[in-house]
This record gives sequence, C-alpha cells and structure tokens, in this order.
Amino acid sequence: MSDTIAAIATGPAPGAIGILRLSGPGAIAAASAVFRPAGGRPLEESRDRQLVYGSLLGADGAVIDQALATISHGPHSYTGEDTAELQCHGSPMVLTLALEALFAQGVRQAGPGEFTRRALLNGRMDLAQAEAVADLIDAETPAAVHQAAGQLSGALSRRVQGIYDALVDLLAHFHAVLDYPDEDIDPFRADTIRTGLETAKGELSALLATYDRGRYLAGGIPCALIGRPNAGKSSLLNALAGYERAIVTPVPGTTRDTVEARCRLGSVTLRVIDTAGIREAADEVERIGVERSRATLEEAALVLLLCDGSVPFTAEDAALLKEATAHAPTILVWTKGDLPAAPLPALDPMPPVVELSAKTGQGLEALAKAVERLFPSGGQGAAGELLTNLRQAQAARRALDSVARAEDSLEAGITPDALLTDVEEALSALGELTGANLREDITARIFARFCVGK
Ligand SMILES: Nc1nc2c(c(=O)[nH]1)N(C=O)[C@@H](CNc1ccc(C(=O)N[C@@H](CCC(=O)O)C(=O)O)cc1)CN2
Ligand SMILES: Nc1nc2c(ncn2[C@@H]2O[C@H](COP(=O)(O)OP(=O)(O)OP(=O)(O)O)[C@@H](O)[C@H]2O)c(=O)[nH]1
Ligand SMILES: [Mg+2]
Repeated sequence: MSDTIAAIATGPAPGAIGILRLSGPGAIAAASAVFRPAGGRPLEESRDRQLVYGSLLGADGAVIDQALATISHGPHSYTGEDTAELQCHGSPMVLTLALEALFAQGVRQAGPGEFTRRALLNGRMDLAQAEAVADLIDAETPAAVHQAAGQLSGALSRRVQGIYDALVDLLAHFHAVLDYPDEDIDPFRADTIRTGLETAKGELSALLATYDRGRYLAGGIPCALIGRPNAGKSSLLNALAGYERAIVTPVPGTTRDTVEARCRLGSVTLRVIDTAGIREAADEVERIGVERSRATLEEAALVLLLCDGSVPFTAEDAALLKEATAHAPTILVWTKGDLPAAPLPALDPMPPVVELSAKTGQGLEALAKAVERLFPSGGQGAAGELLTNLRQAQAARRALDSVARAEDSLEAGITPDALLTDVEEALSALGELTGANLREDITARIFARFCVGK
C-alpha cells in the first residue's frame, strides 16, 4: 500500500491561481482537515470532481485563503488512487503554508513525476503515455504539442500494440509446429509465418523512420553554425536565442568551445550550436576548437554555413560549403546585411541562400522560412505516432532486428524453436516500448526528467 503524497502543482511565481494536489489513501482526509467548506458539509462527503468553496486553514488552524477544493476516489482519478486538490490564490506563501498544513496531517512531499508514476503503476496509462506527459509540458511549438497530445491519448501505444498483437497471433503457428517437432513446417504454414514476419518488419521499419522527425519535434533540430572566423556565427546565435549567449568581438577566433542554445525559429525548435571559426589554427586551444567544429558538423541535422557578406566569397568558403553539404542539408547564410554587400557567388549546385543581419534582425524571417522548407511540420507519420526519444527508438530497433533474424531463420530452415526465440525477443522489445513489461531502471530514468507535482 502506498503512502500519501502532496505537492504544489503550479509554478513557483505568483499567479492568479495556485494548485496543491494530493494522492494516496490519506489524501481525502488530509485535504478535508485543512479545508472548511462554506456550505458546512465536510469535503469528504462531496461528490467526486465537484468543486467546493470554503476556507483554507494553515497548520495552526488560522484561515490563510478562500479557496476551492475537489476530491476523487480511486480508481477514478488521475493516479488511480484517492486524490484531492486545493485551488488557492496563486501566492507562493499561501501554497507553502497549505503544504505545511498537509504535512502536519502526516502527508509527505511528492518527488518529481511521482503522481504520473503512480498513474503508470496503477495502469492508468502506459510508459509511452507517461513520456508524453513530460513531452507535452516541454513542448515549444504547436507541432510538438500535437505530437505529445496524440501520444498521451495512446496513438503510439496503439500503433505498437497492433504490431505486438500480430506477432502474438503468429506465435500460435509456431506452437502448432513445435508440437510435431519431427515434421517439416508445412509450406502453407511457412507462408503464413513469412507473410506475418514481412508485415511486422515493414511496420517496424516505418515506425523507426518516424524517429528523426519525432526527436526533432520533441527535442529540437541539431543545427550547426559553421563558417570562417568573424563570419558572424556567435552574433547569429545571440540573435536567435534572444540574449547574449556567446561572446562576440571583432577578433577573429573569438569562439573556441562549442556553445549551444535552444531557439524557436518559426514553427520549429532548433538546438543551435555555435562553433569556432574554421581555419588553420594559430594555437593549440584554437586547433581543438576547430576539431570540435568539425565534430559538431558531423552530428548536425541542419547546417547554417555563414559567410561574411561584407567581404568577397573565398575558396575557403567554397570548401566549407562542400564539406557541410556532404553531412547535412545546408543553408548558405550571407551575413552582415546591414553593411554594403559583396556580390553573391554563383555556385553549382546552388544551396538555399538567406541574406541577413544579426545586428538589425533583418532576414531572420527568411531564415525561418528556409528552415521550414527543409523541415516541414506536416507529412509522414500521424501526430502522436512518432518515436520521440532514444529509448523508444532503441526498443523499436531491437524489435525490428529480432523480426529480421526470425525471417532469416525461416529462410534458412532453422529449427522452429530458434525462430520462436526471435519472435519472443521482438515481443519483449515492443513490451518495453509501451511498458507492458516495466523495468525499474527505465522508469527511474524517465521520471527523473519530470517536475515535482506532475
Ligand atoms: N486540476 C487539474 N487539472 C488537470 C489535471 C489534474 O490532475 N487536476 N491533470 C492531471 O495531471 C490533467 C488531466 N488529467 C486527468 C486524467 C484523469 C482524471 C480523472 O479523474 N479521471 C477519472 C474520471 C473521468 C471522468 O470523469 O469520466 C477516470 O478516468 O476514471 C483527471 C485528470 C490536466 N489537468
Ligand atoms: N555590422 C554588422 N556586424 C556584425 C554582424 N554580425 C556580426 N558582426 C560583427 O562581426 C564581428 C565578428 O562577429 P562574431 O559573431 O563574433 O563572429 P564569429 O563568426 O562568431 O567569429 P569567431 O568566433 O571568431 O569564429 C563582430 O565585430 C561583430 O560585431 C552584423 O550583422 N552586422
Ligand atoms: Mg564566435
């Protein structure tokens, strides 16, 4: 039996409303002890999810707010346990005093994500849905909200369950074969198994193919700012971030280490990584910086190649452009647009070009449009059905590998029990994805990223 937890569910700043929530066997009694309904009837006796108006009391019994309260009896609640909420004025001090009053009732402070963790353990949602709660809270763009909301309502889970169920159906055919180990698999049955494996493989490949889009949506597109020293990379990072994230000076070779900032640009979120200007380095520190620039380029899903638009395009610029395009979609950014411009070179092939000024902000919208063209927000994979994190992708990859192995075994005429093992491994990987088989180490990692009160 779990204990009773409480937390402030709303943000730490003063606001219109602040909410305390409780969950566990003592939740309703504890909330009732600190809340005196104006109507006189005890909070415990109110209907589930009804809002009751009354006075909120501190640990010493003094009135600290006029508030609303509501209770829900398990299993019909968010966590599946008895729950209660106190909706106060959004004063951090009121909320703190109310929380202390609840602690005096024997309730303890909830840890990060503990409410959602209880919802998961009580079968109110699966692991993919619990992850969607965190994604939804972190979402920075409409597309990220739609993806997380779809996953929260079970879209990804249903897609995975479909593949899972089909594989379970296939297992029945294996068992039929295993019962008569001396006979060959009859051709009709082998055909059914082959088709089933082929379908599962296709669906798993399609699911895995959603990972790039999904992780860019949820975590931002890794975007490298590359260019010669003084091209204006750090200035652009600052303009995109909206604050002075990186040091800017007229001295070429200012940036040494990579500097990252999450930036919203139009309808996408970028993880912009500013790098050291690439050139033959003068010293050891700069040489390592240039190495890091190249490593960043290799990891990027989008490259902004910056060229100082106030001076002529050079052979070094051309070489960098070639290097960048070999790694990822590249936009040529012609910087310092507020200064007299040098002519744009004619290039073959001509990359998308954006002229801008980090100083005036002119051209940033054109940059947003150019990025949106490379990463359109619609398209492949319905909202909520995308894989958005490495854990999910690895589980899907393991399932795909196991199914592919099973298919190979079938073609090679390997014993049915080896085949069976492969399919069971695929099922276990899929179960990990949705959390049908929950692993403590995995859940601990997932809930570490939650906030207290969620
Ligand atoms: N005030 C408040 N807002 C909130 C939450 C909350 O706990 N409190 N939520 C949480 O973080 C989210 C909503 N999620 C919820 C999910 C299920 C139930 C619930 O009580 N379900 C019952 C009854 C449903 C019904 O009336 O039909 C059930 O499923 O049996 C409540 C909230 C977002 N907004
Ligand atoms: N007029 C004007 N000057 C700019 C603009 N962007 C950058 N500069 C100037 O160009 C110089 C270099 O800018 P940085 O942003 O530090 O260039 P960088 O590419 O990060 O340089 P390194 O870190 O040395 O590789 C600074 O003096 C900036 O003020 C711009 O849009 N307009
Ligand atoms: Mg710099």
